[in-house]
Amino acid sequence: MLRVAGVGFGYPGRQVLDGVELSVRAGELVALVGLNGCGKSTLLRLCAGLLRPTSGQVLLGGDDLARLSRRAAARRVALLHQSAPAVPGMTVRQLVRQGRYAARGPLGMLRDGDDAVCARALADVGVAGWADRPVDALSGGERQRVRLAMALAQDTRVLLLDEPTTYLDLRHQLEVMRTVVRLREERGLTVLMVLHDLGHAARFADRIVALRDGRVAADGPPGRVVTPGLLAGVFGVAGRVGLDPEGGWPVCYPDHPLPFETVVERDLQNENHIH
Ligand SMILES: Nc1ncnc2c1ncn2[C@@H]1O[C@H](COP(=O)(O)OP(=O)(O)OP(=O)(O)O)[C@@H](O)[C@H]1O
Repeated sequence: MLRVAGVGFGYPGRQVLDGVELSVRAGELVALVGLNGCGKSTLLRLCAGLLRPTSGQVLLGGDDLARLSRRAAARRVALLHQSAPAVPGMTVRQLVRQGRYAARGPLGMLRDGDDAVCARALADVGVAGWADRPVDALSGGERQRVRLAMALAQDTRVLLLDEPTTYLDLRHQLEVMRTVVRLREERGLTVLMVLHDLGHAARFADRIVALRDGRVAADGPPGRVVTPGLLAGVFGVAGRVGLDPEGGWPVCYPDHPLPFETVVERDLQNENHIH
């Protein structure tokens, strides 16, 4: 469904990604992890067609994203960005309606059914009664859920989520993760999500992809990828990994940061379970 083929990208004066290979199959939920600044958000923006790769291709259902207009891409893939400022005075309904822009008619008019899609998106994240609330009067966590509704209102088969649990309390983190899992199951969505919480990634994702030094350092099911080698080699942290006694997914017990030299010299290629 989504294929990142040998993608390279840099901002002026800073190369960020180099030969990234990654595939997400239809209906799969993949977590993208890695240190701050390693290029996760950049990769999501490339997958949404908001940035163009300097080398390689992003393919969506076999089509090169670079050949699609912004609007055509937005009908097929939705991106929940990291926090964006709210427009003063805008209501939740108005914000979520913005998710429908790609589906609008030639004059930018909402079409029949758009309001129903927006209402469903609000209900999906459990905030059906919030339509008339001003966005700038919401807390950070409330705003995050509304922005997830805006992405869902695009009604695409592919959903890219950049740290969707940021700002959320423990309960709402779980609710958002469970909502994503449910939508994937009910609607067959294909999901690529950046997560800082390795616990969520290990529990909810089918596959974890770890970025390091602009490349994919590990890619596989949580039980194979989440190892002390991943903690050390990708996150620069010494720690243990156990298994949840009931669910069977990996659970990390990070202990202390490692000296930087240990991390950069680590050869992930030769460590078990990491390629
Ligand atoms: N618009 C930009 N112009 C120049 N450099 C940028 C820009 N956006 C990001 N960068 C740089 O590119 C690198 C990758 O940024 P990116 O936001 O993709 O990282 P990330 O892995 O998502 O980080 P985080 O976990 O902190 O959100 C960083 O070094 C960042 O400073």
